[in-house]
Amino acid sequence: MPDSVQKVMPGSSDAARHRRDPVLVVDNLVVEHRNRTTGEVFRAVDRVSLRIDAGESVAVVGESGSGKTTLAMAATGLGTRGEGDIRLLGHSLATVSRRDLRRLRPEAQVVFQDPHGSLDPRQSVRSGFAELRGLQRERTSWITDAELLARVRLAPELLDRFPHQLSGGQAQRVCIARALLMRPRLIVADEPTSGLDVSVQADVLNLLREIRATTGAALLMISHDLAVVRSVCDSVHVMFRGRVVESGPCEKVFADPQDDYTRELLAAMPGARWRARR
Ligand SMILES: Nc1ncnc2c1ncn2[C@@H]1O[C@H](COP(=O)(O)OP(=O)(O)OP(=O)(O)O)[C@@H](O)[C@H]1O
Repeated sequence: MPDSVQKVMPGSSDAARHRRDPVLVVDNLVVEHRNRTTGEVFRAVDRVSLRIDAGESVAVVGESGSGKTTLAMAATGLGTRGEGDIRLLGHSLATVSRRDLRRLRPEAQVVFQDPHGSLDPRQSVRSGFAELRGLQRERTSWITDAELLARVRLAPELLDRFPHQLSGGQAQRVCIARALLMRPRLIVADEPTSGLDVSVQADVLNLLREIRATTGAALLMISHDLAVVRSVCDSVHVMFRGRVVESGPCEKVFADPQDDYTRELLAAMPGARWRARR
């Protein structure tokens, strides 16, 4: 196994050792889709570059349709790959061997917006974990099911529940636990709280923050909610029509936006209120 794909035990000193290694480097990525109505091809992601180091928390914000999810899926090798270079833990997704790709895949885990839609309705929490363990025996042997649930602040009794017996917040915690089981070096959270009651949104964000701190995993947060981004991320890329129009530390971009679109976004988004509170 290449050095860069070696294991990092959550909470271990390895987490600190890997800080500042690039986990994900996206260079000049272009992803095209075909418009379903007109049939025209358009650039959903247009020459986007970004880098996420170990332990870093980076946000991609923009209004609906700006290309955030397409970028995240391409960057983790799950969606249309497109053109340009994507390096996950130093391996170019364009040239990596199938064998190394199989080893790399678990290193990037995605948590989606709709937790119930992400879980198999016919599987209990326990059997869902068992299926993942069957796919990656060595990788997942570091923790028991009950300990895993404890990491996401869920009681062990929930192991025998089915998705429809879980609240939205509990289901999202199960999704996060499933990601955590793989000991990923990168967690992509695509609008992880958008589908949840306001009362549990903060808990889920706290959990993501905690996981990042204890495991050293990098976090790529996709969101349209600036308040969410502000509470979790160090830096932000603002996307507009497939392009990154502004990037920088959250504090700087939100307090002193340079791009007109960023300014509009700040004015239109509920999270913009935070500027007034400062
Ligand atoms: N598989 C696909 N085929 C065709 N068009 C697509 C496909 N996936 C996304 N699109 C289109 O590409 C554009 C970017 O979509 P994307 O989902 O990446 O944006 P987004 O910023 O994540 O938006 P949202 O927050 O609504 O998910 C949109 O116009 C969308 O309709």
